[in-house]
Amino acid sequence: MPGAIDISDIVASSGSENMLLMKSQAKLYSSQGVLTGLLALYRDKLMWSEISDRSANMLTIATDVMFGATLSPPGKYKFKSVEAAQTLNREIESSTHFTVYTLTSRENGKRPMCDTWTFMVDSEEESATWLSLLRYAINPKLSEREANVLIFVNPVSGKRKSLKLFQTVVKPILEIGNTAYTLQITESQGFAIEFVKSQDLSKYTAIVAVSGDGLLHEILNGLLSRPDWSKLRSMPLGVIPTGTGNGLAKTLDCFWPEQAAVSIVKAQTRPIDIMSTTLASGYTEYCFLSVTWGLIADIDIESERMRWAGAARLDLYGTLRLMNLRYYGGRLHYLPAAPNSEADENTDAAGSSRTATEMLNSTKTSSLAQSNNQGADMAWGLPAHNFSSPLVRQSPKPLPDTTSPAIQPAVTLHPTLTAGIQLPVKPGSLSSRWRTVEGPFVQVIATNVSWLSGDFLACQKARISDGAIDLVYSGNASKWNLIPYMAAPTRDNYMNTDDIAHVRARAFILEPTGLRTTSRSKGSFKSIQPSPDGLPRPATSRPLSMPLFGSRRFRKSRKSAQLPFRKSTSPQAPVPARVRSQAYTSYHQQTVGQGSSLRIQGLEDTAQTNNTAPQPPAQAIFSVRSETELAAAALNGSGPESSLPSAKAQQPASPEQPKSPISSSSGGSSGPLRVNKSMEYDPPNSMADSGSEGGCQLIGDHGILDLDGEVAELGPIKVECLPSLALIICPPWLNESQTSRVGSIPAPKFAESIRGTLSREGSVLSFNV
Ligand SMILES: Nc1ncnc2c1ncn2[C@@H]1O[C@H](COP(=O)(O)OP(=O)(O)OP(=O)(O)O)[C@@H](O)[C@H]1O
Repeated sequence: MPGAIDISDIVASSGSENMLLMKSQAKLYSSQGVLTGLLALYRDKLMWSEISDRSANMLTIATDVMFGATLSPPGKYKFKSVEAAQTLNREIESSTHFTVYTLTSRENGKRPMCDTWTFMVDSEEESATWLSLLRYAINPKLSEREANVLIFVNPVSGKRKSLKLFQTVVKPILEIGNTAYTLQITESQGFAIEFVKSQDLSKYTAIVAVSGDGLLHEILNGLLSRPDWSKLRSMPLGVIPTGTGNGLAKTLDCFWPEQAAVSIVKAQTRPIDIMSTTLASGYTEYCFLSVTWGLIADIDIESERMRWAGAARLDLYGTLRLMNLRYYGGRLHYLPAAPNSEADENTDAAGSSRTATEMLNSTKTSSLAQSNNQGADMAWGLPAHNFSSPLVRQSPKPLPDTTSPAIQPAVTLHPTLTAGIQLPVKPGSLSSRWRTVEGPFVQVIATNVSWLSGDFLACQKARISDGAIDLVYSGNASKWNLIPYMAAPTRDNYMNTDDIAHVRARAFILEPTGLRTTSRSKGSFKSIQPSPDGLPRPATSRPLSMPLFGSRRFRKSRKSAQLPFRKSTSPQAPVPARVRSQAYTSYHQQTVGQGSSLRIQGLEDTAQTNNTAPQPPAQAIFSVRSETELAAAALNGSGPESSLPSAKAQQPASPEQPKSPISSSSGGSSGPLRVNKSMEYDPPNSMADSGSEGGCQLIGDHGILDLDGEVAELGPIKVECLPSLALIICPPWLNESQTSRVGSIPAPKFAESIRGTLSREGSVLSFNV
């Protein structure tokens, strides 16, 4: 009987890619009409061949691009002939039809296209078998365990369209793809991290963020701060891009929400390296994207005030910053992931220090050798990372020092993972395997991904799971030379030229020392100091006060309103400062509960700039105290400063300290030029009224100041690569072209159903009437 299933065609798993799972005679309903032919499902493709007396049409659909199969009606078709529509309506009443859904990419980054292909077979039983086989072909893992994806939606990402996109694009795809989910709409900044930290996650098969990269960053950090983090390493993480930058999604070729949703249905994963980023205070965060210093960080952070311009803010502000280029003094120490080249190795004495320009010249010839030597880490004697050992350690328990007696592990304030590289506390104690590049720098980009945002290809060679951090830095480049680089769609052409260097590293330390806004060769570096008042100021009004260091994934909410800080008039007692010669900024975040008032105390460094040599500014120390604590302190007669560590509190203030124009008071101090300050934050009434939580940033007692975009901490930043630490959901077509996976049917004339016999010769199927 035509169309009968020969169950022997359903072959059990044989390991063969092209294994034939099922074939039937079937009618295809398309906009051209109803065509009859033979349908065959292989592991990697669905083939349908139509034979009529006039033409033979062939349709091939790769299982990669299929994301669902249903028995439900196919939806609205625009049939060319009334006859075809009538036939369809008649036949569709029976449940012998099924629909296959596909998503195919289009050229030039156009929105991918969703198509439906409806087939009809002879019996209900047969169509049910088709359905289960098609679902198996779409996601073989689905049968192993029912999906239950935890989905966070950040309603304020990007242009605030996440919820709408979820409802209109993502939800239908998940439903068609038979993927169950649990929805959590984030209520505030920090919501996801708290949820992930505290909830039982065993019932979820994956965690997905419908957001930009920032929310995924929260989720990752929440997971890695759990005591059972090692079990959760295999929890797949995904992102459906609805944010501003969407660098990870772009790197994964999932830039459209529908593409990302399809890859979640298909649940295909690959490992991703994570960067562990440790501040001088020991505070550690993990990021999967990039850490930037200088130009790119400036653009990223300072353009926050132009959010109204959407993604164009980066271009607009980028042009502005490029025209007023800043040069940052500092040193970049890095542990190479692979030897640069023989020549480089011979001439580059261990631990030697070279200028950025000299390094640029040497790396020009070495990048090829480097790329050919990927994975040669052990040649440098690095201990292999071992994630099977208990890696969660609490401060201040040190890890054994394996690289140099002089090197001490950083004291951490929260559990730290390490790949086994001991990052020195003092860059002077670097082991011989480290290399140093002397500034000045225009920028340093440390990236794990190729795309930092949808339109910024930072490093084409970067791979998310190669165990290395790609460092791209510009030394003393002029703005004229950087213009073509910044404007180029593919920046790799400029790598290892006189202006842009690229090296691969396992770990690096950035040691900022100063900032110069004048021309690249003239003028000395101004010493770096935190913003005197900790308040955001327009870039034009604070060109020298705040170096900007931004980890794109050390991301706070940009959506919270400008925080209404105000100066306190209460005098503050002097607080000592640890003297450091470096500063950088980064992000940290915490939410202040509804109706609470947060008082922020800080010690600022107001060291005078020196025209001849960089001056070491003092370490900024900040603390957060609740109103209750402050009230208790007031009752006890102790000032707000009394809660600060006693060693710090004993330090007398410098009498020479100049008054900050903004700070409320200045105490005497023997240390270099310090001013205390106090500010208060009252959540806007609207937040308290609405019952939502106000987004206020933490002023941590570990020296990070983050006030709506401005963050300061003094000291070097240390970053190491934790290879293959997490799993990321990625599309199956990641390294392949998704186009031409669906062969289009040439517009046929509406054909009557024709029945015949099928024969097959090699890969050629023929149908004889
Ligand atoms: N309901 C909320 N209100 C305010 N902020 C939120 C809320 N939910 C999440 N956030 C914060 O918003 C921050 C930024 O979000 P997200 O990364 O999704 O968007 P984006 O910044 O526009 O995109 P990208 O990071 O790709 O540039 C996150 O750090 C997160 O903590």
